[in-house]
Amino acid sequence: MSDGAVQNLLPPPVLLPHRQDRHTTWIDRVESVAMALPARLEARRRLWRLTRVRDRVLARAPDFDRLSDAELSARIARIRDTLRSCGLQGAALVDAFAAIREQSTRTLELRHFPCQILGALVLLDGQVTEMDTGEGKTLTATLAAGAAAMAGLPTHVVTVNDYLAARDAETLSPLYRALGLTVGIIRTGLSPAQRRGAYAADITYASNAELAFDYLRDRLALGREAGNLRLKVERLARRGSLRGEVVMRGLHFAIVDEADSVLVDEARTPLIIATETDPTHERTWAERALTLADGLEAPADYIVHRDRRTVELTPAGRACLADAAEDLGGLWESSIRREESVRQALSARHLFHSGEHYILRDSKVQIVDEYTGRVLEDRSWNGGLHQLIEVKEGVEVTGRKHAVIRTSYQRFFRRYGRLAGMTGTAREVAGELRAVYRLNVLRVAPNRPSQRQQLPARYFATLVEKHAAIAARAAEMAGAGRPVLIGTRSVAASETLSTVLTQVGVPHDVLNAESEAEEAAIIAAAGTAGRVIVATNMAGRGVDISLGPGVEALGGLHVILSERHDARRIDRQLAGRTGRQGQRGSFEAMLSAQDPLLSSSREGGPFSAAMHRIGMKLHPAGAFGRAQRRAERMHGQMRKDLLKMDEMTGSMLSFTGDRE
Ligand SMILES: Nc1ncnc2c1ncn2[C@@H]1O[C@H](COP(=O)(O)OP(=O)(O)OP(=O)(O)O)[C@@H](O)[C@H]1O
Repeated sequence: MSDGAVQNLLPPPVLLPHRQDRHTTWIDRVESVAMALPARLEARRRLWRLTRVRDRVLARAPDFDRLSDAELSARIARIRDTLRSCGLQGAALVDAFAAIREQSTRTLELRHFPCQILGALVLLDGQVTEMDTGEGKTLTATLAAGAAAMAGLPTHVVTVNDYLAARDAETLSPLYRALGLTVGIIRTGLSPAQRRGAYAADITYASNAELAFDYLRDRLALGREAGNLRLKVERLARRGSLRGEVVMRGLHFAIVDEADSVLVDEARTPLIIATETDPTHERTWAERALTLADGLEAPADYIVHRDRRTVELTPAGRACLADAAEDLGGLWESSIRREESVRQALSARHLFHSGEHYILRDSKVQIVDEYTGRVLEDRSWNGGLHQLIEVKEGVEVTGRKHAVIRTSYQRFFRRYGRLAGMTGTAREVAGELRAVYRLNVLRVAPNRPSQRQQLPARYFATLVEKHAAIAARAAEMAGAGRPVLIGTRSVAASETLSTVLTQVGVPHDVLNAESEAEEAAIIAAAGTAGRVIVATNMAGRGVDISLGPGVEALGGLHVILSERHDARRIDRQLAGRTGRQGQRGSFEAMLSAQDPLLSSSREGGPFSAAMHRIGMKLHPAGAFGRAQRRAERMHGQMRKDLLKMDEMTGSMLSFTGDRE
C-alpha cells in the first residue's frame, strides 16, 4: 500500500501516549450532515483503493503456500523487521497479510476469505468496517492486529465483555504465537501486576469497560493535572518512578469489535472512579423520600412519563410535599432538594422494575444492561436512585458514589492514536460515528450470499396470545429437529416465556443474567437438533451458534424475536445469529399490541392513544416502526446531550482536575 492509504503507525516514545481530546462542536455535527454525501464518495474511493491492495495480497498467496513451516517462520521474522523499520505500508504490508493468512491456514485451519482481507485493510486504515453478522469479524481482526503488532504498535482488540475477550484471545493465540507475537487477556479481578503483564503483550484483548477503567486508574496514578499531563509523564518516565504504578502502555491502536454497541450505545454510560458516602445516612434519606412519595397520588400529585423516563410533580404535589415535610428539618426544608429526592423516589417506585432494569443477586441490586442483557458489575445508579431501589427491595443499603475521576467512552476512545471498528450493524449510526469519532463506515460485501429466510412478522392482540403462539411455534420447529432461539428484552420476559414453555411441555434452556455461569455451555449446545433456548440479549451480538450434525439440512437455526428493541440494530443482531457464513436459517418476529415498546411510546394523552389504537389495527408493522424510530431519536438526543454536558462540565472541572 505505497498508495499511502495506511500510514506508518509506530508509536512516539513517551510513557502513556494518547491523542489530545477535542470537543464535538455544532460545526462537527453540521459538517457530518453536510459532508455525508462527499464522505460516502470518499469512502467508496478508499474502498476501491483498498480492494487493489487486497488483490495484491491474494496474488502473493502462491509464494507463501509453498514455503515449509521453518521457511515461513523465517520469512515472518524478516517481514517483522521490515515493518518495524519502514512502517505499515507498501510491499511489507502486503507480505505481512499474506504471511498471516498462510499461518492461519496452518495453525487454525481457517483461511481468510477475500472479504476478510478487505475488512482488515479497512481496520488498518482507521475506519469502521461493516460486515454482515457471522461473516467472521473475529478472524478478520487477526490480519489487522497481527500486522500492526508485528510493526511494533501496541494493539488493543476491544470486545463487549470478558467472555468474548477470553474466547477470542484463546482461540487465536496459536496463530499469534506462530507470528512471534504475545497475547494478553484482561479480565475482571486481575491484580495490577497481572494487568501490566497483559498490557505489555503485543496484542491485548479486553472489554471496553476494563480498558477504560485501567486508563482512568493510570491517570489517577499519574496525578490529576490534566493540562500538564504529557510533560509530567515524560519527566516522570525519565526518572522511571511511575513504572511501578501505571499498567498500560498508552492508547495507540484499538480495534473495536461491535463498534456500534461500544462507541454509540455504551457512550451514554459515564465512567467514574468514586469514593462512597455513609450508608446509614443514605438509608435514612431514602426511607424518608419513599415515605413522602408514597403519600402522593397520581395523576393529581405527579405524572409518570414512561417514554422519557421522568416523573413530574404537579403544583398540588409540591404543596402536599411542603405540608408533609414541615417538621422534618434538614435537607427537607429546601424545596429543591426535597422535590428532587421525592422525584427520584417516585422513579424508583414506578420506572425501575426488578427482572427488567435490575435483578436481586446475593442480596444486592445489580443493574442489567438492556442492550446486552448482562449484569453490569459494580455499577450503580446515581443521584440516590440506587439507594432508593435498595430500600424499596429491602436489601442492605450501600453508600452513594462520589466521583474522584470520570470520563465517558466517547472521550476515552477518541484518545486512541488510531481507532478502528467492526460490526454487522453500523449504517444507522454512520452519521454519529463520523461526527463524534471522525470514523467512516465502509461496507464490505459478504463472502457468500445470505440464505437467511425472513418470515413475515405476526401480530397478536395480547401478551398471553403471543406467548402461546411462540410456544406452539417453538414446539413445531423443535419437533421438526431444528434448534430454536427465542430472543426477549428482559430477564422477566425470558422467565415468563420459560414458564409458558414448561406449561406446554417444551424442554428448553434459559440464558439470562441469572444463568450467566452456564453461558458457555448453553451456547455450545444451542445449535443441536431440537434444542430450544429462551434468551435475553446475552445471546445477541458476538455469539456464534455452531449447528449440530444434520441441522442445516433441516433448515438450520430458527430465531424468534419476541419483542422489538428500541434500536433496529439490536433486532438485526438477533436475526444475525442464524444464516451465518451463507448457511440456511430463518427468522421471524412475533409481537403483540401490549409490548413494552408500544406502551412506553404511547404516552402523551388520549388523542395519541386513540390514534395508536387505530394505527395498530390498520398497520401494525407501521406502529412498531414508528415507535422504534421515535425511541432511536430519543436515545440519539440523550447521547448528544450527555456529550455536550460532559464536555461542558469537563471544561469547568479541568481546573480542579476532576475530569481525566
Ligand atoms: N475464513 C473462514 N473460513 C471458515 N470459517 C470461518 C472463516 N471465518 C470465520 N469463520 C467461521 O464463521 C463463524 C462466525 O464467525 P464470527 O463469530 O467471528 O462472526 P462475526 O462476524 O463476529 O459475527 P457477529 O457479527 O455475530 O459477531 C465462526 O464459526 C468462524 O469460525
